[in-house]
Amino acid sequence: MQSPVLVALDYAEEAAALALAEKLSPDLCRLKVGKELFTRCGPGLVQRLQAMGFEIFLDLKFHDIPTTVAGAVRAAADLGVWMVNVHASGGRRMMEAAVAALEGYPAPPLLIAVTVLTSMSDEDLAELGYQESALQRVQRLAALAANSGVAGVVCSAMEAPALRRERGEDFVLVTPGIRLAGDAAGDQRRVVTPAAARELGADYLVIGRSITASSDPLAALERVHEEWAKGRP
Ligand SMILES: O=C(O)c1cc(=O)[nH]c(=O)n1[C@@H]1O[C@H](COP(=O)(O)O)[C@@H](O)[C@H]1O
Repeated sequence: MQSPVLVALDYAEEAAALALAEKLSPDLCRLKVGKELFTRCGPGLVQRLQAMGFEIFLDLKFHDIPTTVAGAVRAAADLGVWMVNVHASGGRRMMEAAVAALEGYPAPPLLIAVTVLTSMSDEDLAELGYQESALQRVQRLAALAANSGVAGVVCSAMEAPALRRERGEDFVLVTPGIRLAGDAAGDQRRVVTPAAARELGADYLVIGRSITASSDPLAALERVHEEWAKGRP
């Protein structure tokens, strides 16, 4: 496996995203381009980051009718991204359409389904009318994703042990809500350190502000790697 660290480029301007990328290295991380940056800068920025040697996680969390999501996933594959995601709550037919859309690509992106956002707590879910805890809902959505042919899920590392047990070693677990010790959680609710995430069974860490808000992003990235190494089971 190449670097397990996926750095979230949550910026409003291309220049800021490129400046951060210049400070990092494709040997140490992959880059995540999400809704804000992609809406502002589009595929051109993804291509510029790829030209710098970075593999890209296109985090647009597609959630729509099956035909629309299939087309969006194909567009991501045509852009040559390494990972793309959809919302598991779009349901089985939507996820199956996304899987089918990638058939025939020689090197398709890893297709991942978002379960319960790491910014959500059990109380937030109750307010939406769900009777389940975050863990139970993640387990339900991960099972549906796996049965729909999706390679893995986005979840909090808190749910990783249960998913590893239930879904096996090959099911990919991508875990945001990661903070270096001492950093503010901000809007995140289910938060874990890099070492704990690895111990709990994560395959990939998504980490934004602990690196991007640091005065020395490369040093912060190196600290994430040191912590990840400590968490080796
Ligand atoms: O799909 C994601 O990447 C994602 C899913 C999720 O449940 N929670 C979550 O925080 N993310 C993303 O992960 C990143 C976390 O950023 P920080 O909270 O700054 O580390 C953001 O870019 C989010 O969009």
